[in-house]
Amino acid sequence: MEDGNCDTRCKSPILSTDGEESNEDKIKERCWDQREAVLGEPKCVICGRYGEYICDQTEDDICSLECKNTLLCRVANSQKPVRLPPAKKLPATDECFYVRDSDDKSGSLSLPINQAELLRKKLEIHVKGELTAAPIISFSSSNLPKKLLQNIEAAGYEMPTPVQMQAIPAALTGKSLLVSADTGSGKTASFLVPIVSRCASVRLESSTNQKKPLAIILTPTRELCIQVEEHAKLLAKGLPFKTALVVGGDPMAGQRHRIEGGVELIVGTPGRLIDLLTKHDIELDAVIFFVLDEVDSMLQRGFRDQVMQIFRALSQPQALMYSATISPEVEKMASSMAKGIVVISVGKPNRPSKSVKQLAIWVESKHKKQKLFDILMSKQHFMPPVLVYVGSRLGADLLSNAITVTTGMKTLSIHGEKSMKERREIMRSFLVGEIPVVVATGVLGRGVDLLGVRQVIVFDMPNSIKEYIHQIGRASRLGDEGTAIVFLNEENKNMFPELIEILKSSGAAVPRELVNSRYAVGSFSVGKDQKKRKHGR
Ligand SMILES: Nc1ncnc2c1ncn2[C@@H]1O[C@H](COP(=O)(O)OP(=O)(O)OP(=O)(O)O)[C@@H](O)[C@H]1O
Repeated sequence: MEDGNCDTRCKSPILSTDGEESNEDKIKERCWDQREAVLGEPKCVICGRYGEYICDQTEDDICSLECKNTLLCRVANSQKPVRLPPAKKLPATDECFYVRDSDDKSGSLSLPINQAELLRKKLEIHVKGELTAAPIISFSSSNLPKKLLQNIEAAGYEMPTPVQMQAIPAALTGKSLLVSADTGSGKTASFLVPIVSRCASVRLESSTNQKKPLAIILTPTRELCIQVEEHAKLLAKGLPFKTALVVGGDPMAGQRHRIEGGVELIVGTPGRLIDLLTKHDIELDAVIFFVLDEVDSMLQRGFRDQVMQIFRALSQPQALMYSATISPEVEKMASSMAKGIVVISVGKPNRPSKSVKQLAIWVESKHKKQKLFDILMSKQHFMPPVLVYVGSRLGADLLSNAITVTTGMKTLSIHGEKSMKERREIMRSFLVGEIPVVVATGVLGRGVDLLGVRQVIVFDMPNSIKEYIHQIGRASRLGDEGTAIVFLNEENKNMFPELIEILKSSGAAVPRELVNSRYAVGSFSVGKDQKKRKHGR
């Protein structure tokens, strides 16, 4: 549906704010023309009456033109900064970026084999498995729909990032992929671009009116689902490509209604999608793409059974699996899910982004709060907006209150016990700069693109080094420099060997207490100091 129109999910085909569309007489003009919603029906996001229509620009449920206008005003006034980021310039440091394209028979442009190899080597792109697709050096070399190219340009993406260079053409060949690349390196668009391109083409070529979902993207958190869906909408603007967000906390009736009205993409968390599948008849037999974002987290115990249940309901879709951290075990599981999977990795796997400067500080537990207050009140060290990670929901609430009381700064907490509405509002005010500090649990640990955040404080070390890599990754997007301050003490002893390895390989200083700890021994990359200690025994 084009801009300015409002798509309806049931009866009235078009709703327009300017009233020029032919079916305008069927559309409720004013909010009070609309009836109240009965149980299970979608509700207008503005007034709560029956949400008979879907707003084409925000994809929200609305009851009338009046509420659409109110909604669009609100979006214009408040939500702009939460949308996709402005253009980010990629560092054009490599002469390979300027290698000229050459034509191939398919209409897309690809590099000759030797140049493709050279480019992969220079950008540290590693490919395992059978893959004919060479990396692309511009989005226009991939034979994408014109509208999609315009949307990519409008998002400010001048050239593909290394992971996009290889993953986009690879996904377009129909291969299943397991992809790993640094946090903040543009992985999301590297699966969304091929999905939007392919699904829009399928719809345009289809002769039926049936609009069963063509792609499913699963992520571990609601926040990440919301962002991925927003990103998809932006890339798909003006194309026959509708999305449905399927996450807990939002009413299920509206989500079901939306899917039944016809969508191309479902973005969701596994639990809610299973709820929908088991309670209602949602047909997934047309799904051609199955994406697991943050695949290592999605295939962990807790999620794995639900993910597999959904996967089994599909008929052998192309699987695209992504994360900044991938273990051999995940690789094995991924390979068993899809035949002929191609493994693409960019840079060194399971490493923190080089753009995040890590500052590890040894602080005893009882002094952690004071240390945090000192940092937040220091002109030199405090770089808002700041994200503080803690280990529990209660801890998040208590610490955010303590920060407000001690420093006078408005601080909020975000965790899984808060309602979707609250979480959305906190995210919005954090990203527009209304709140300088947010204290979060792991719900904000992975995948979320926190524009403007350049400082992360890991107050409580997470349970695994992988989660740590994801958490500190929030401090940098696409090569912008960020800082992660990490509090450590003997309570984190289980992670000392890995942590020393990570800090050393990133060029970060290792606190003396950590090096000298008896729990540091066993590090798989034993440093000189530790070797001496070992021999000295
Ligand atoms: N080609 C591009 N040019 C400029 N900006 C881009 C490009 N591709 C993506 N971006 C922007 O880079 C930022 C990081 O991208 P994204 O969130 O997809 O990273 P990611 O690799 O998924 O990170 P994480 O592992 O933390 O989830 C986003 O703000 C995105 O809009």
